[in-house]
Amino acid sequence: MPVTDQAFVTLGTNDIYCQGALVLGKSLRNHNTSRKLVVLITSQVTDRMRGVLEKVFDEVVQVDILDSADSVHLSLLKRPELGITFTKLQCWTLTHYAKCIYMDADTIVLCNIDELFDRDELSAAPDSGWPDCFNSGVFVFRPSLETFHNLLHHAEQHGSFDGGDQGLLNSFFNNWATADISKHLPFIYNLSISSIYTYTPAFVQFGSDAKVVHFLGTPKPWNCRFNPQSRWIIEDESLSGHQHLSYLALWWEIYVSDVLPLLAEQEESEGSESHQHHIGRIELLMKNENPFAGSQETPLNNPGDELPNNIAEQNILDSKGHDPDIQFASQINQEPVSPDSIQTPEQHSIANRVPGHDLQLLSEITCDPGTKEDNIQIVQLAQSASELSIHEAEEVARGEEERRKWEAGQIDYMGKYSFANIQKKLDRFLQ
Ligand SMILES: O=c1ccn([C@@H]2O[C@H](COP(=O)(O)OP(=O)(O)O[C@H]3O[C@H](CO)[C@@H](O)[C@H](O)[C@H]3O)[C@@H](O)[C@H]2O)c(=O)[nH]1
Ligand SMILES: [Mn+2]
Repeated sequence: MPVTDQAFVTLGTNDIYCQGALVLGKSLRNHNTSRKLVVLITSQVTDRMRGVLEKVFDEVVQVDILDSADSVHLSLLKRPELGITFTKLQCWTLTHYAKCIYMDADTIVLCNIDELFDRDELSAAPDSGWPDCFNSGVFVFRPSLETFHNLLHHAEQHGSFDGGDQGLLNSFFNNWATADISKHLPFIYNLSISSIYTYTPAFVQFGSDAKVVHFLGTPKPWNCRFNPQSRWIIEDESLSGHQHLSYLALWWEIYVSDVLPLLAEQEESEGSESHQHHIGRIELLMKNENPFAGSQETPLNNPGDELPNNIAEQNILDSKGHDPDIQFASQINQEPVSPDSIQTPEQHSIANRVPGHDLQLLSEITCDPGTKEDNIQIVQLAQSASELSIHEAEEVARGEEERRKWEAGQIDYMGKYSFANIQKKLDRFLQ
């Protein structure tokens, strides 16, 4: 039976974090939650992204960024870096719900966790860095304007010992560690991926019981590159030594199968006038090399072999669908372009081939969002790519400006296109 006075709540202050919120929302839906889903957003979130959020969440609630613009809480002015995560506190204003569970946009659920609604405020799991503190990425709370104002007052008086909401919430609910053991959520309700490598044996022993994965710290899943063919994360320096790649791959699986179709659908329903809006950017790279030969994609072996079976099985590598003849890179963005403009591999290789290498770096195809077929094509294209990555919308604008300059012969040979940078890029692709 649906429960209407309880909700899962998350926060996305911009389109990039909203992609995380969408994946979380879909993971909750996929595991048949009976509770409402709410996302808090700010005015920075584009209308187009709001449209997509509305397809997944029961409520999309716009809140203010708690920062210098908040005249009532001017003391926060001195700590502008607190603004964004303090925005989270506004979850206490959702007083039309009796009880809620807040979850960061960088979390996903692996199963139904509705039983958490049996707990009371403030229930949370220990932080892996300092277990006498709770992690504020997942917590049970009771919306109340009184609590909200007390929290703001506390922030004005004491600030936050870590500069974010977690420090503030821990000093506000300061008896969490000792008062009531039922408010200590088991760690499996907020498995921070860092604990996988700080205490691997415990992860091997208990990891298969995990219910919520939290991509705490960096990199976030949307900063990673994913190969939908191998269903695996493409590693770079920032990931070296990371042992949680199967969870990152799982995030991307949900993104490709459940979120990408919604993004494409939204483009279709809005038509081409709305192209000033961005939903981030989806960048697809296709290379004609074997996706595994010489790449840093690490199959599930050391220490992936140790990952819980339920996760490992979802990421068995195969090269199904890989076409060695395809050699072009593509990028889907907000530009309206007809399918006719999709360049053939030959055209691409002439325009973009790196001399001496059977590989080209990046070029662009865009799809006309006007018809259903084209949008199906966007999703199919993404699924058949060898690399997906998400970038900030500003980068698109910057990229367009760069392309204009490039075409006008004003090439930044001293900066971005310096020999050292090009070599770095080549090394990344060729190793
Ligand atoms: O630009 C931003 C930054 C954050 N968020 C939201 O705020 C959450 C917290 O930020 P996150 O980047 O996930 O922080 P963590 O890496 O998880 O770091 C820790 O420290 C943060 C600050 O105290 C706490 O908010 C987190 O819960 C805690 O896990 C995100 O998940 C989003 O929901 C945004 O919407 N936009
Ligand atoms: Mn987080």
